[in-house]
Amino acid sequence: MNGPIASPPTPSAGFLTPTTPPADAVLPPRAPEAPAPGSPLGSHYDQCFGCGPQHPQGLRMTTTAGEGLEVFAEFTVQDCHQGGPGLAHGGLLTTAMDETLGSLNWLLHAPAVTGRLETDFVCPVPVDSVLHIHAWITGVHGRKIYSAAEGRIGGPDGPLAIRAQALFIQVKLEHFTTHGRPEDIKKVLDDSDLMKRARAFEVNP
Ligand SMILES: CCCCCCCC(=O)SCCNC(=O)CCNC(=O)[C@H](O)C(C)(C)COP(=O)(O)OP(=O)(O)OC[C@H]1O[C@@H](n2cnc3c(N)ncnc32)[C@H](O)[C@@H]1OP(=O)(O)O
Repeated sequence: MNGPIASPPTPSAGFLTPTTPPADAVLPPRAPEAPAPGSPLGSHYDQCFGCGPQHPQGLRMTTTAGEGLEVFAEFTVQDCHQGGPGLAHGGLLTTAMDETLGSLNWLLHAPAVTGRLETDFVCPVPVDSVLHIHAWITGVHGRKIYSAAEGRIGGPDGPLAIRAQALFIQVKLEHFTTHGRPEDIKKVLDDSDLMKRARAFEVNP
């Protein structure tokens, strides 16, 4: 007979996980180029499933810079986002959290990709709900950016539905040009507006 199975560590239970910043992580200042508090962040790529206005089935999320190292986003759950009848699919909720956590890149002015994302689903989210997501940086250690987020139903003080912790890793723009499908990379390179947006992020991590 098998023995008892230990519960997996979760952010909600306060366990240390790879998304917990180490003791010597820092909270850097906002980058001078970071969008002003209250300004909409716009889309980083018009075909992005999370924020792209041109993506036919995307989440079309809108995100706003907060005061410190934080952002606020909204995701309206639509019919096409169902998992159970009338309820949001958990994977799409995770995507919404990933997108919002990724938008913290704007505040540090450095491109970074998700290395690890941990999610707690606290309560079901009905279709037609607006999920209000608040994400913030919890620490930076070298190329590693630690962050956390909460999603609440109906308003910033609504019922807590989802919680996440993430580890993003700063990358050079070559990460995208080397690994992306060539025709999509070419489209970006050929579009001066998109290139301007990408260059705005260029750093040497
Ligand atoms: C505005 C933008 C919004 C964007 C929102 C959407 C964000 C996304 O969804 S991005 C897409 C999903 N993510 C990806 O495709 C990333 C795929 N993974 C990779 O490309 C690579 O594994 C990458 C870049 C994360 C790390 O590779 P690499 O640059 O070689 O770094 P590597 O040396 O392996 O790791 C760097 C450090 O991070 C740590 N690390 C990397 N991955 C993890 C992980 N999954 N868990 C824990 N630690 C990790 C390593 O242990 C290492 O730590 P240390 O410096 O202490 O030794």
